[in-house]
Amino acid sequence: MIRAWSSTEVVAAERPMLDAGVPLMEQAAFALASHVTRALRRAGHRVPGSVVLLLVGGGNNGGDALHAGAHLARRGAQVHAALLTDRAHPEGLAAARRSGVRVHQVLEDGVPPTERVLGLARRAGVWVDGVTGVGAGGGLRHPVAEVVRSLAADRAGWPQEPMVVAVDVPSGIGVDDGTVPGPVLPADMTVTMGAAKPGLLLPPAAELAGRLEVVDLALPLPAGGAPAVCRLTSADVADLWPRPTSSDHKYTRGVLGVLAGSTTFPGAAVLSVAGAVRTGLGMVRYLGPPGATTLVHARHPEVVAVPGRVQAWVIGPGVDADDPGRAEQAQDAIEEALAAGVPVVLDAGALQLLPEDLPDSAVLTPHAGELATLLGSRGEAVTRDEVEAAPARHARLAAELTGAMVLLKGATTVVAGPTGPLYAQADAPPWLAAAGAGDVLAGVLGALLAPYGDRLQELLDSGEDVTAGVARLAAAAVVVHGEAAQHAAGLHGPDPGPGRPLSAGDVADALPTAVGQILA
Ligand SMILES: NC(=O)C1=CN([C@@H]2O[C@H](COP(=O)(O)OP(=O)(O)OC[C@H]3O[C@@H](n4cnc5c(N)ncnc54)[C@H](O)[C@@H]3O)[C@@H](O)[C@H]2O)[C@@H](O)CC1
Ligand SMILES: Nc1ncnc2c1ncn2[C@@H]1O[C@H](COP(=O)(O)OP(=O)(O)O)[C@@H](O)[C@H]1O
Ligand SMILES: [K+]
Repeated sequence: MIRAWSSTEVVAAERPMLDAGVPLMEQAAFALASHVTRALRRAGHRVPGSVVLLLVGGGNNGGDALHAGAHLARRGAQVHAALLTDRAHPEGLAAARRSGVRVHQVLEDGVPPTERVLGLARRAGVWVDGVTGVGAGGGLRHPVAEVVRSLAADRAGWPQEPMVVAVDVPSGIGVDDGTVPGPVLPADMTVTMGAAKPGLLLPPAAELAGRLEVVDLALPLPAGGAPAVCRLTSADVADLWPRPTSSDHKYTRGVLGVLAGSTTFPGAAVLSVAGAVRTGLGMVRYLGPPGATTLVHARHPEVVAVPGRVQAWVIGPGVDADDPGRAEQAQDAIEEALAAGVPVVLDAGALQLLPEDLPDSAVLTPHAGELATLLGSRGEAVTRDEVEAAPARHARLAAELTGAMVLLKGATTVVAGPTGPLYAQADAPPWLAAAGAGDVLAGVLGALLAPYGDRLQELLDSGEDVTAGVARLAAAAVVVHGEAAQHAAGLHGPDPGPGRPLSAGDVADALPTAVGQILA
């Protein structure tokens, strides 16, 4: 699991080490130089002869860059430092000068800093972004903002080179909330110090961080709290997967009720059932109109289309909330699920039929547009664009307002409960942005929750942290769904290339392969 800690936590954890004289900056800078060296080699280059430009701000982030530049210069690189400040880290600057780094005070020579930096930048194969790190907030200010904006525009014109390496974080991101309040130079790699920061995992900033390398500084985390954001790996998913044993039968493996599909959207029923069945569970009970039931049976004859006991519910994919009969049926099912205390996934149409208060064993699965509508219905008027600009904050707000777990879908999917760490998963290729993919995800999540359904009340009674468990299962469903999309898009195996188009059905069909590979 990748754990991200807030900047406050990281700084608090560093303090006792710095007081004890641990040379954290030297360690950080050495690791940074090593990561740049390795990245150059991966790209088929050598350090001797490479031209590196350090973009240096006035704090310790610039200090990291200057010390790393000194290492790279000693290893034979031609290193230039563009000082975007008149107060560059003194020891870092001295070390850089001693090692032959050529220092350019770009704010003071009469030429506009943007032109001066672009002139240096265009001769370099590596840009090291040491402008700001965890000490800055609120977006980059003038004149640094203009410099970074022009560098980003210049970089966009050259897809391969230069390689951009961010020190700790891409300068200018919202370090703790993942927002992008102003210009940011997108990185190919971020070398982060001590622990990941929330903005490196949360959208939209996470999409500017590139490959993430965490430098272990043996910080005493948690200094005062829990990680702010977590990201599950396949190994974490394997650990929590409900593997069947010889003593299991279909009822112990979990029975999932699926209330999905309508005359208008019968396909959603097939896709959500497919997501569940192909993830693996004891049984699916399907409730829907006759046409949709026929379609479901044609693809999944094992599905039982009569009501009965279930351990979890998926309600809403393809349900038309404006159809009074169907809306009433969905509302009854929601009430029944909540009264029985079983987990329930509320997707699509069901998001318009929510009761006032929900438990955190209910998982809402909106995309950004649906979340904006949901928040509007709870008195928080926001647009889809506003949700997309700050997904973590809005997912958390919706969890607080409803009491439920909120799984906000997107290129990076965020899971937020009313309390506890957020999860941010970026497992899926953009090919997954296809109609019906969300229906499949609802089924996957239902299948993962069903085996725990009967034990939920027991766990609650025993004081177990159910929120944490449900959040982790929701994140695990996103991992599996994303992995299945990777398989469906042909992105597994050596040298996978750009991938290929997929349909939601292809994603469901790839689920057994994805699960098998995760468990292997
Ligand atoms: N404390 C330590 O010894 C360590 C610090 N580390 C590095 O130090 C960084 C934190 O250093 P600092 O606390 O000095 O802070 P930063 O270097 O992150 O930021 C402070 C600098 O940015 C400028 N600044 C602040 N807000 C700005 C804005 N909106 N626009 C433009 N400039 C802005 C300030 O004037 C100041 O020059 C970490 O991100 C990490 O890279 C690492 O070396 C690990 C050890
Ligand atoms: N750019 C993207 N990259 C990767 N995954 C994406 C991207 N955009 C959307 N997704 C994923 O695709 C799925 C789309 O779901 P959703 O919007 O609910 O579609 P539908 O309602 O048609 O099923 C979600 O799992 C979402 O996380
Ligand atoms: K930086």
